[in-house]
Amino acid sequence: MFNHDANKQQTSQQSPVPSRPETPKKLKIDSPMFQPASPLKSTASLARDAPVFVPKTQQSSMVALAPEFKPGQDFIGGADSATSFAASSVPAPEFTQQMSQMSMDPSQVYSAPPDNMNPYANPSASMYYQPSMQPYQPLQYHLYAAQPPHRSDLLPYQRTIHGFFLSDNIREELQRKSAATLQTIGDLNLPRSVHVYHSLVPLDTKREKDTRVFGYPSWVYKAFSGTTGKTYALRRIEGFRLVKEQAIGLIEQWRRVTNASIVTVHEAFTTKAFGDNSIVFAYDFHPLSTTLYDTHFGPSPRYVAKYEGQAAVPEKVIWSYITQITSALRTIHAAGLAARCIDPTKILMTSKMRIRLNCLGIVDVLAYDTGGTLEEWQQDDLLQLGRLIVSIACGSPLAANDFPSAVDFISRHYSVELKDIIVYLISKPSPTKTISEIVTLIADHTIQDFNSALHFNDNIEAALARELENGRIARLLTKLGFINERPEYDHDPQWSETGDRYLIKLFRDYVFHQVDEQGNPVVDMAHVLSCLNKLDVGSDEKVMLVSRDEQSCLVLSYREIKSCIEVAFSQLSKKR
Ligand SMILES: Nc1ncnc2c1ncn2[C@@H]1O[C@H](COP(=O)(O)OP(=O)(O)OP(=O)(O)O)[C@@H](O)[C@H]1O
Repeated sequence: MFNHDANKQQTSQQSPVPSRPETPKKLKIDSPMFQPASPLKSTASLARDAPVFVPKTQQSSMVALAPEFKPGQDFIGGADSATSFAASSVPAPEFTQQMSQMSMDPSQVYSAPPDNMNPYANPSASMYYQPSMQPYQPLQYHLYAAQPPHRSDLLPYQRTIHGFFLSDNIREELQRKSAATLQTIGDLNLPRSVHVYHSLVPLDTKREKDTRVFGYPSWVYKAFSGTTGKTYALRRIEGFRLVKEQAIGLIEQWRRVTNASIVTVHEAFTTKAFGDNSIVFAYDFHPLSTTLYDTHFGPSPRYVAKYEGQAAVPEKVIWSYITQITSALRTIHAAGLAARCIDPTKILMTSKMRIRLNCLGIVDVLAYDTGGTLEEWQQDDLLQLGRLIVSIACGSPLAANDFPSAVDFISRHYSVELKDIIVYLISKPSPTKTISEIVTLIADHTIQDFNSALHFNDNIEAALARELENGRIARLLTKLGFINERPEYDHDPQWSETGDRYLIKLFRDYVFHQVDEQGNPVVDMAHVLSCLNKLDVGSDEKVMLVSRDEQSCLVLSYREIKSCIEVAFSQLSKKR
């Protein structure tokens, strides 16, 4: 037992555990702040002279010396009297006692939400998504501090705090996307559910409906599926009466078409839920996407020409579009289908420079009986791709209607290769014109685009790796949270305050609760991360832990603290 019996002072030399100074000074409210004469020397000498603490789990002989370490009662550590910390008569915190009086049962403190609150556990739980009548509150993005300007005066081993975490831009984009995915509104004019979908949110804000593409007005809603719990984009074609059932069966074929540049369709069904005859197509939902039309021809286009008559869109962007659409068409044509819907309003822009063909399969169903052959439709896909590229390059959705002027503009502002591919796509269909030929013709640019995609992938992977590190730290903090200040374990209200757990508590104080000479809290993120990283690897570096009443201190290695945490955590996780 560690005993502070003053009579044992003289025998302290034989004892592996030195005792505290003979006449501890009382700490009064007006006592001057304790300032070690030479903090560096004292800390170093403490670490050097201190008998190494071995957790009781590691060395059974120590168990006899330190079976239970009680705060406010005992003293461990090698501080000599000159460097010992100010003794205090302030009683140990009464936290333990209060907690034991409350005799809290951990199961009462936290109870898991019932299964029916989890849409994935219980697919019919649409109550989880009850539309809120409150106005939508955007996230507080300004709470994420922006990246500071580049600091060239950093030494190679120094890092800013931003170096540890996902970049603010990616974080904000992901946050926005997740908020858009989970958004609900209480639109009373919409049905509560359509087929297995519920919590509909309209996505198209235009009032006037364009019937140019499908021949019918169409509406887009975001909705949750009660079956899978996932989010989908429902495209409703208003006023369409399905005559032949086989038509809707074509969607089965489209379901199997997967390509990174198309929006995958999942199912189609007819419904009267909107008060009319509608057919609805369920597609993958890509949050915060816009259309190619909005990006290039909308009220605030992304690319604006510097001077009148100049080309606005960089050629690299156009080649990237050609590459992505060609890739999509190659998959579609290989599956024995045709897109039949290459229109800037039906191409989604899901992130910067990432486009996907949208609404695939709809024309096949709506125009089931109207004639035409697969070859004709596939040739038309190539023609429409040519027209699309012309309109984007010339900056006008109608540019392809005056083809000679458009080609003249393109030859003056873009490369010969781009002009040639456009002329090839728009020229009269010939039996040899296939998507595979386009693939060969654009190979050089595809390689460049592929290289950019790989670079982007590398950046995303690097960003992910940073979060991976944070995940490691989060797991460590979770373990500490399970242990620290646990009100009771195995009928022992003192569990988290005694033995190894007391050391863990002191370590938590060391990491989070330090104060500087003026008594101000030290809120140094780098200190926290450095401590937790050393703890995670179990470094041999020593750390000095001081009890809250400043009467005792311990010198331990991170490896020993890690072992204490592992033992305490395994106690908690073992089944009784
Ligand atoms: N699969 C999807 N995932 C996410 N959002 C989508 C999806 N499909 C469409 N949208 C959103 O719906 C909006 C409207 O799409 P829509 O195809 O109706 O475009 P539009 O320009 O309104 O065309 P139209 O004039 O034919 O209605 C798009 O801007 C896009 O933001």
